Amino acid sequence: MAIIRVEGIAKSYGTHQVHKDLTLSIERGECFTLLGPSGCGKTVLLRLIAGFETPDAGRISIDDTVVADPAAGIYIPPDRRGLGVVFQDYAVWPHLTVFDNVGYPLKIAKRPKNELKERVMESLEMVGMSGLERRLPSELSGGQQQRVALARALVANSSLMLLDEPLTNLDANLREEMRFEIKELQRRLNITVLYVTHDQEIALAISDRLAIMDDEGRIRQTGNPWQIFERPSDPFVFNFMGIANFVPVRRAGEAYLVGRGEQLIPWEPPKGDAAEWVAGFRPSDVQIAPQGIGLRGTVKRASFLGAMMDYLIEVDGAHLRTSIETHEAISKGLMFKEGETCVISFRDLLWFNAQSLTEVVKQ
Ligand SMILES: Nc1ncnc2c1ncn2[C@@H]1O[C@H](COP(=O)(O)OP(=O)(O)OP(=O)(O)O)[C@@H](O)[C@H]1O
Repeated sequence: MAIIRVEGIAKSYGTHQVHKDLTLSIERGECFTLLGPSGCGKTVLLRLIAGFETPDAGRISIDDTVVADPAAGIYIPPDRRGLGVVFQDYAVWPHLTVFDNVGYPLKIAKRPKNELKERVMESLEMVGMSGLERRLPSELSGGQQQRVALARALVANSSLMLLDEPLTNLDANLREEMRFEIKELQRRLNITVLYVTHDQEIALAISDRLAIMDDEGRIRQTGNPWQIFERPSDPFVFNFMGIANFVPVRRAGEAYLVGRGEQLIPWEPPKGDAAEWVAGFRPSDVQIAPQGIGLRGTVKRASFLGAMMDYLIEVDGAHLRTSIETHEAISKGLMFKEGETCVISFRDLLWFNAQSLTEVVKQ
């Protein structure tokens, strides 16, 4: 059952239209991520749901209550939407202790002192910060400060949390640790989390479902991490989720030929009616060999990246990135030099229609 429903939302700033007819629903108890390039409108959407912005058109409901609907004159302010919110720039207050930081929303809501104390202590325990309540933020690490912000969002006992890039200011190790903690917390407390990020790895790691937004603020695909990564709906999603190769393929009678050349691609498109296709694959989907069956190519660039060898291979005018573990390359005699010829085959290949690629190539 949906806990958040966004229906046909539009939002502009001056002449800049950020959202146009955007529809989305988030199910109770899931961790849902909005993932998209910088500036695509993720934060604006979160702020619309939280109530810090009002839509120009459309309707937003939380828990079956309409919280924003300009046509019907409905707008419910943030503090009455029952949400916990952690924004990227929603820093902890430096002059307040951990206790006072976390208790602030309850103080504003004029909750009785004993209830406030009990709930602050509970929230601090949830994020593993018990015993540090008298400290000032300056006496905490970055990760601990982030946990204070999380505890402050949790203190309202909300079953719905909105998190906007809460890990951006942390170093790589801490970011990795915290993303598992957030996921763990979400499961343990059985809360719904709407998470906003432009980091693909975080999104894949924590989400039950995610929506991929493009630069125009449109949702390109919604699905679980496996569907988004393995079954992207279009080249934009495929490209956004990691390094992607795209190769033009054209039909010649019953056969399909690669690039501008005459080599046959040993895979068939799903439906045989179009004359032009684009085959998409990741560097790790390519197998490379000195000879054998497959497409013949030339190694244009060989880069040693530590754990991986990265090769750029030209096949009939198309340039393809491939990668192979350095250990495997050494043990199987697959250390190629620039200028050498090779043969490539595919572990996996996706087919896209030829027109859908132009917008990705443009970028
Ligand atoms: N208050 C505002 N006034 C004018 N323009 C705004 C305002 N808030 C956001 N925008 C514009 O709306 C667009 C979307 O911004 P938003 O912050 O939602 O992007 P984002 O996807 O969250 O990006 P990032 O990942 O970099 O945080 C941007 O072009 C931004 O400049």
